[in-house]
Amino acid sequence: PKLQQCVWWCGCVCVTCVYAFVCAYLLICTYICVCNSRKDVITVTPWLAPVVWEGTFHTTLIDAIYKMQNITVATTVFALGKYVQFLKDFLESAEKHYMQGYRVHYYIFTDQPEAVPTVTLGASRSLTTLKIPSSNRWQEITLHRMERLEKLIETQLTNEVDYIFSLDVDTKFYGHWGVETLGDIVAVIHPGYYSTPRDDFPYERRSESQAYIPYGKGDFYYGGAVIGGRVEKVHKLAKTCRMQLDVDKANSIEAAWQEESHLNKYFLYNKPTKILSPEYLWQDTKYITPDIKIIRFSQVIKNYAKVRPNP
Ligand SMILES: CC(=O)N[C@H]1[C@@H](OP(=O)(O)OP(=O)(O)OC[C@H]2O[C@@H](n3ccc(=O)[nH]c3=O)[C@H](O)[C@@H]2O)O[C@H](CO)[C@H](O)[C@@H]1O
Ligand SMILES: [Mn+2]
Repeated sequence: PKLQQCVWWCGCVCVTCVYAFVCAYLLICTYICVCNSRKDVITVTPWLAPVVWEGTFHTTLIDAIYKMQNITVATTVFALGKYVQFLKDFLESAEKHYMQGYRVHYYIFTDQPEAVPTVTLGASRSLTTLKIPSSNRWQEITLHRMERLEKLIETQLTNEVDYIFSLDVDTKFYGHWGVETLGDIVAVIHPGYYSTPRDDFPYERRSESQAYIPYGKGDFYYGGAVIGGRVEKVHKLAKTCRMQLDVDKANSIEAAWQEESHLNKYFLYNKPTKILSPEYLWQDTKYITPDIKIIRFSQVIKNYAKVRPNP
């Protein structure tokens, strides 16, 4: 009874105390810090960009911020040649997990509009199919994504949408992907290299290429399968990479990992303002390490020889 009385009196003192709001504020701060604690992974870069991991953000709180802004998120995917087979799973899983509750406009670039599956879309979600020619080299297909992205933003998206994501189609969503991913210019850490020493990153190492990154330089190895951000920032990225790709083409050099190499070069000098952890780009074939608490988006298993037009 003595202890109960003591707690009761302390409670009364706290409620009436002039410092009660200070205590409450400190309690909330402690709560937020505990919620945000991930000591096992990097959660902020040296240039102060957050790295988004499970356990570092509060979904309800972030939703409350973005819901007031009435945003539209354009989402582009390329499905050329045999890659049209990936569209169904991509779209169906996106409708379950991707930007739920927000206005999303998918733009599907394909050479076979008739092969785009009919997927029931949620409220405020729409899809536009854009017919483009395919190529008999897969490298050409990935290389041209920057140019298409640049032109799409110029002709249709400026003043129409707020954010854009360009995503690989040979993928599936397995978990929540929401507005915590939004930022000015957003990159994803490639799942194959998140614990690789910098000098082993597969950057382009030939100085003749515009994508050249010397040894000793670089922050992360970013995946080409996810590029995002505000439309005007993504436009600048796509345009710059397209121009660099043009220079390489004129010099008959193709970077080690095509547009992904140019993307990594761009991000070296134009740092991403938000970085997504490999939870946002995993590979179905990959062994899951203890720091990966959830897989949100992942590359599906594919037989390269069967789906690509050339080896
Ligand atoms: C995980 C990751 O970051 N993946 C990147 C990686 O290999 P990937 O093996 O992921 O490349 P990929 O074969 O998936 O090609 C990238 C994308 O191009 C499209 N596509 C490709 C071939 C084709 O015949 N039809 C077609 O539509 C499709 O949208 C596909 O998702 O390196 C590529 C370099 O060029 C891209 O940067 C990919 O984004
Ligand atoms: Mn892919």
